[in-house]
Amino acid sequence: MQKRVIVIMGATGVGKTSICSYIGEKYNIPQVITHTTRPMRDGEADGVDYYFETPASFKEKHFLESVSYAGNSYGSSMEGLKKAWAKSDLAVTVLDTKGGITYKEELGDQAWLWYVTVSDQKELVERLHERGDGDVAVEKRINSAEFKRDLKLPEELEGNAEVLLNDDWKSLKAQVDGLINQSKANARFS
Ligand SMILES: Nc1ncnc2c1ncn2[C@@H]1O[C@H](COP(=O)(O)OP(=O)(O)OP(=O)(O)O)[C@@H](O)[C@H]1O
Ligand SMILES: Nc1nc2c(ncn2[C@@H]2O[C@H](COP(=O)(O)O)[C@@H](O)[C@H]2O)c(=O)[nH]1
Repeated sequence: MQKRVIVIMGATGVGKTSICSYIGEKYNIPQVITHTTRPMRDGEADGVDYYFETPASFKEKHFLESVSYAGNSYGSSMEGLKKAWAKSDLAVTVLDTKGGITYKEELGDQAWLWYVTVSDQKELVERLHERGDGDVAVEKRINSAEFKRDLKLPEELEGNAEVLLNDDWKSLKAQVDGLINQSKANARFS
């Protein structure tokens, strides 16, 4: 079977990480762990949620792509992707839309793009506060150019991405289950 990676994108707070955990637990799909210089949040662990880097250690890595997001650096490597593919033909990662565009260019059909959205953007700020993000961090993030950009699927990805609506967790899970089960059925008949 062709190896593929689900690339989950969308604005901050739409639920990308929650979806990644859900499909990891329910379908045993391994997560590609990426690298960041941002401070760890409560409950996060190094090597599990991210490889947490200093600016100096970040610079030493060889990335497939790297971006700046709300003042911090993020990067993903081919090595990380291959590690996940060694466990399963289908892996999952969480990227901003700029990273999604690079994955599409570099990996073609091996990048299965999922773009997550909500009907009411005000909901996102509430979710960040509920997650425990401090006021300063939330303000910085929602005022960033990257946040505003990721509120919309980029033109380059139009027609190339699955669009999921996460207004309600139960309905979101049904959309995710539908996509995964359809992909399993396609794999059986290919
Ligand atoms: N449908 C939903 N209804 C209510 N809360 C939700 C829903 N989906 C996710 N959440 C909650 O919203 C918060 C943000 O979710 P999550 O961390 O998955 O978002 P994210 O897109 O990964 O954000 P970021 O890009 O900032 O890391 C979490 O506390 C999560 O539990
Ligand atoms: N292009 C990349 N984007 C990445 C990578 N790792 C995470 N991300 C995205 O950054 C923002 C902020 O993440 P957060 O954990 O601080 O909320 C979010 O959109 C992630 O999807 C990466 O390696 N490359």
